[in-house]
Amino acid sequence: MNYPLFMHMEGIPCLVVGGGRVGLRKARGLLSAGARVVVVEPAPCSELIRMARDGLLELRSRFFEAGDLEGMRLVFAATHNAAANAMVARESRSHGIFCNIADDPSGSDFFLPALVQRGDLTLAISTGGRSPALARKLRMDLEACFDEGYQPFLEIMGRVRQYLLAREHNPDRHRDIFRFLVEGPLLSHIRNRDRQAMVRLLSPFVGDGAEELVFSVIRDNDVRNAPENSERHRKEEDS
Ligand SMILES: C[C@@]1(CC(=O)O)c2cc3[nH]c(cc4nc(cc5[nH]c(cc(n2)[C@H]1CCC(=O)O)[C@@](C)(CC(=O)O)[C@@H]5CCC(=O)O)C(CC(=O)O)=C4CCC(=O)O)c(CCC(=O)O)c3CC(=O)O
Ligand SMILES: NC(=O)C1=CN([C@@H]2O[C@H](COP(=O)(O)OP(=O)(O)OC[C@H]3O[C@@H](n4cnc5c(N)ncnc54)[C@H](O)[C@@H]3O)[C@@H](O)[C@H]2O)C=CC1
Repeated sequence: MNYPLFMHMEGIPCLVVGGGRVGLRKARGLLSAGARVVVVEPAPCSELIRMARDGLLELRSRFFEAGDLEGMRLVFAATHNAAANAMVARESRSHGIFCNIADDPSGSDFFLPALVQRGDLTLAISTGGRSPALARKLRMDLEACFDEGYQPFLEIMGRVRQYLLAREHNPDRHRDIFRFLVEGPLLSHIRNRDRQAMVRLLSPFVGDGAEELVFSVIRDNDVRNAPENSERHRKEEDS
């Protein structure tokens, strides 16, 4: 059995060898997690060149060399050449660096799940490498069930929890409150954008703080979802 984990990647140096369709997808995922990304690609596409020019990643426009591994913590061998991928993996391992091999699930040290991301809520789907197409399909199904409302929902739950834990240590009472709130109508109030109903629901637990809490979470969420700030949609991959 594989061991699933969520890793902090902020500032962690990662190497992607091969910047084709797959390498670019891996690089984008790493960037979303804040990693420091280096891509080695002898014939970079215009998107990669633009990302390098914008300072999002470092691009080495040539074939892989063993020296590229220096300082790296994770490596992605994503060329279309099985022998080159195997060589990158071998070199990585000899330096004690974990390597993902695009065309060799069983030879990889780790592989990636399909992801649904709603703020701090992450749903990760793995088929153990058996069927990435099924992982992608399940990801799309889950995206439809777990709509954008889950982001403010989780933010509110997190803030209520922080508030209550700062005030008293009472695990039994807290458990009842949190279960009531996750099973109750909070999510549907969020979906209906009914701020007054949210405030009424939360007031018994956070008192006068409810109004400020609800309004600030909804406002931050609106700013985040404004067209100029919203994340690039995964159109190309979903088409
Ligand atoms: C083992 C793994 C290693 C790794 O890359 O980490 C791996 C390996 C391989 N993928 C292949 C093919 C495809 N991969 C996708 C898509 C994704 N692949 C991802 C992960 C993984 N892919 C890991 C296992 C994950 C698991 O547990 O299932 C996702 C989830 C995450 C991501 O990459 O970020 C992302 C979905 C993102 C999303 O949409 O949400 C599609 C879908 C499509 O493009 O339509 C296809 C075509 C359809 C098909 O083949 O099913 C091939 C064959 C290549 C060939 O045929 O030559 C291999 C190699 C092999 O199996 O030998
Ligand atoms: N893991 C996954 O999610 C998936 C894996 N694959 C597999 O991944 C591999 C790559 O697929 P694509 O990105 O679609 O191929 P692609 O042909 O678009 O990209 C491969 C890139 O690697 C570069 N390259 C070749 N040799 C290199 C070297 N020695 N050093 C650095 N760069 C080098 C090429 O210039 C090319 O741009 C294939 O083996 C494919 O079967 C395919 C689909 C999904």
